[in-house]
Amino acid sequence: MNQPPSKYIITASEAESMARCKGLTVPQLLPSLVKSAQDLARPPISKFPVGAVGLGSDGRIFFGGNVEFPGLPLHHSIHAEQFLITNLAAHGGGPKLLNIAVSAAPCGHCRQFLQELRRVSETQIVITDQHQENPDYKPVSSILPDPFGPFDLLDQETPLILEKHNNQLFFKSNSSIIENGNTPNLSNGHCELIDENEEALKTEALEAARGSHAPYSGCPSGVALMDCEGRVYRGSYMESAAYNPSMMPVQAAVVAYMVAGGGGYERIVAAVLVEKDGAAVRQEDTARLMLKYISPKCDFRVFHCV
Ligand SMILES: O=c1ccn([C@H]2C[C@H](O)[C@@H](CO)O2)c(=O)[nH]1
Ligand SMILES: [Zn+2]
Repeated sequence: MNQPPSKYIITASEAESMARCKGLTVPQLLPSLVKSAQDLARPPISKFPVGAVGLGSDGRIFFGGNVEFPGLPLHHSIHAEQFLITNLAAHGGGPKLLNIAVSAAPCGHCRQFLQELRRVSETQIVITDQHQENPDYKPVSSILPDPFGPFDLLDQETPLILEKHNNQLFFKSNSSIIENGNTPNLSNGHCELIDENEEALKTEALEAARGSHAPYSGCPSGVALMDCEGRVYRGSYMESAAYNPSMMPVQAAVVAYMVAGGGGYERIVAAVLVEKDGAAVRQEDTARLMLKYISPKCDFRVFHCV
């Protein structure tokens, strides 16, 4: 893959050499990167930037920052820790999150969301907003004793976040149902751009739905966004055993957009959502609302799968 370097991911070799230069191990290096993660946050409502930095078992370092959306209810916000996990999951950072350094104590929702990672109790966490040569890591189990988690509801074999999901989903045979959500009112030939790329957007959104983590509701979904240059970004829905801390697919796609250096949201000109027809849990209305606020001219289409 020939992608430009992202501000949200550090390669394993770069992480190793950064640590070596400072005479540190990679876990010891993480606290010194928390400030850079905070700088990636977009918190226009709270003005309280939170940064999270995690080491995946493949040796890469992943960043997350909190993201807030003016005009929308607060539950649409993305927490730094959720951003980090979405980034790690989307980029195949390995089956395990080894270490995590955060600028502020993780809230209850984030402690709960972390439970979707297998054996996260062993992940080592430190709360710090500054450089610490000997960070005081402690296991996640120490900040969430007596957890409620996936295995209260699922069997041990069910794949969790960071594990391979391959939901068997296909478009409905009658060429899918198309709904034009937001009114497309695009200039500069964006309508043509969307029509030209509709198949690619549909394919990406279906792949995102196939990779989504929805074992509790059985209602997988995925979103693909396209920017005004025709670049596509995908996001998979990720559920939490406790339901409310779940990561909605538009939010996950916004994370992918930011990680890829996507710029202002108004550059997002088209979005496709794929989900099951008549599902018990549906993303369509909330996805439409979210997109209307972040990029009012974005064309939104829904395709149903089975
Ligand atoms: O665990 C937490 C707690 C809070 N925040 C963010 C959410 C909101 O944007 C801001 C104020 O709560 O901080 C996080 O990112 N992680
Ligand atoms: Zn949180």
